[in-house]
Amino acid sequence: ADGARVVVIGAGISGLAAARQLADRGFKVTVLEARDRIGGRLWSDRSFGIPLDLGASWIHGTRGNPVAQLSESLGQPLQDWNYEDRAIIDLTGHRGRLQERADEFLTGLEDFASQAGSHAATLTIRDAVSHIRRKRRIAHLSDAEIGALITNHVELDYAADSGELALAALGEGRVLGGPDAILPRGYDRLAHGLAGDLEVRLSSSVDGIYHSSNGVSVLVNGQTFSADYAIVTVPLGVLKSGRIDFGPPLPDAKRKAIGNLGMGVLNKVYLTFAEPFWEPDALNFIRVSDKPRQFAYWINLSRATGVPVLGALNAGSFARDLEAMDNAGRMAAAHEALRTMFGADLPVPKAGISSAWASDAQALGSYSFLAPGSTSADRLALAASVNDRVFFAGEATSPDFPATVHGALLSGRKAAEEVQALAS
Ligand SMILES: Cc1cc2nc3c(=O)[nH]c(=O)nc-3n(C[C@H](O)[C@H](O)[C@H](O)COP(=O)(O)OP(=O)(O)OC[C@H]3O[C@@H](n4cnc5c(N)ncnc54)[C@H](O)[C@@H]3O)c2cc1C
Repeated sequence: ADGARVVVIGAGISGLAAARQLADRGFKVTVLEARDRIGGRLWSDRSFGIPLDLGASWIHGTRGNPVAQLSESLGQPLQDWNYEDRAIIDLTGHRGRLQERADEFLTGLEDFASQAGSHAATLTIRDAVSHIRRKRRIAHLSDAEIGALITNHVELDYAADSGELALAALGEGRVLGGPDAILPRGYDRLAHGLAGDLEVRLSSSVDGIYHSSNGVSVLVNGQTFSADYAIVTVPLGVLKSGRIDFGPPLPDAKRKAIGNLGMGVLNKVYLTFAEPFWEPDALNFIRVSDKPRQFAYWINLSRATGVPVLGALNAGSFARDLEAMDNAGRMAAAHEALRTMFGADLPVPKAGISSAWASDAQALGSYSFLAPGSTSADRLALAASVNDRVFFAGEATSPDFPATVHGALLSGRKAAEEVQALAS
């Protein structure tokens, strides 16, 4: 590589994967990271003495998954996660029906999506649900049941309300086989393992990226940093905010893609207790209620951490509503939801923590989704390099595995390969 100099913007998994690969091949690599920590949307909080992941928790599909391979090479153990291992707590009086209905509902939705053809890009998932309800395909399901199915099978996956999601979001990307798994020692171990001895400058928020035929200048903390190539891995939310100045301005196709794609919100609230009051072996709890978006899905991390701890996942508009509260307010709301599930006389939690990804200035959301009018062509436009100087990576650039850790990791490696190809 003749010691070509590369600046990587962002020390999330995509930026670190790109930096690692280039450094290993003899490039001079500097990573500029705005936060005072690495990992980005891999963020394991240890304030209660156990790792609790406020960003990603799961490796989705461990078979052939580069994230599972990385975990293994770093000696990080995995724990399989079985979503079928669950208890459904139906507060609407139809105990046990939901399970049987899920397949019907999802098949109905998928059939409709495949018939919709090109309309799948402009219709929302909410439109599709009302359509199949009108056609009586799922007429026997109650509003609460449909709400629970949409939240648990769609909204929590894509981090957006069904009315924000293009129907095409359902079929986007590829799914890897094998069980899902969590990293009981914390997902951030992968970021630290990749970073190793890389030069990472923390608290270095990039304000401008300028390129010419000679190279790239990056404006950071009022100073200019020069390199031959830049790899930009900041989240889609940050690109949407326009906070980073690009000179020359980004090409139209890329600006359109940034506008078209949606940035979703998924937030977590964890509560720890002195003793478990739930079935200690059930991994997942589903709450079916007349407020289907609120606290519909809980995970039990007692087995993984050895501490009685439950976590709630909320997506879309309700995840945003929670961000308007402080941590104590979120804990109180979560505790109230648990009281509806496990009884009014629950012990108070010992402690709680929560995420607020939409208001996090270095993320401005959780992960990307296909909004009506966007297609995976937008992801390719986002991934495209500019004048062979400025390269792009990150989960939102991955048409195969958007919104995932492995998609981000692979996009970083791909950007590194593009730089290598030019410099060789
Ligand atoms: C709550 C939540 C749950 C999730 N669950 C899962 C899951 O279970 N499984 C899964 O596969 N995926 C999950 N994801 C998605 C996954 O976490 C992301 O796809 C992946 O971590 C993104 O990596 P990245 O490198 O693209 O971005 P990031 O990790 O966001 O890295 C980008 C980096 O850029 C930095 N940055 C931003 N602005 C600037 C600037 N101006 N200057 C310098 N640096 C800047 C940021 O601080 C950040 O460190 C989840 C995400 C969230 C938020």
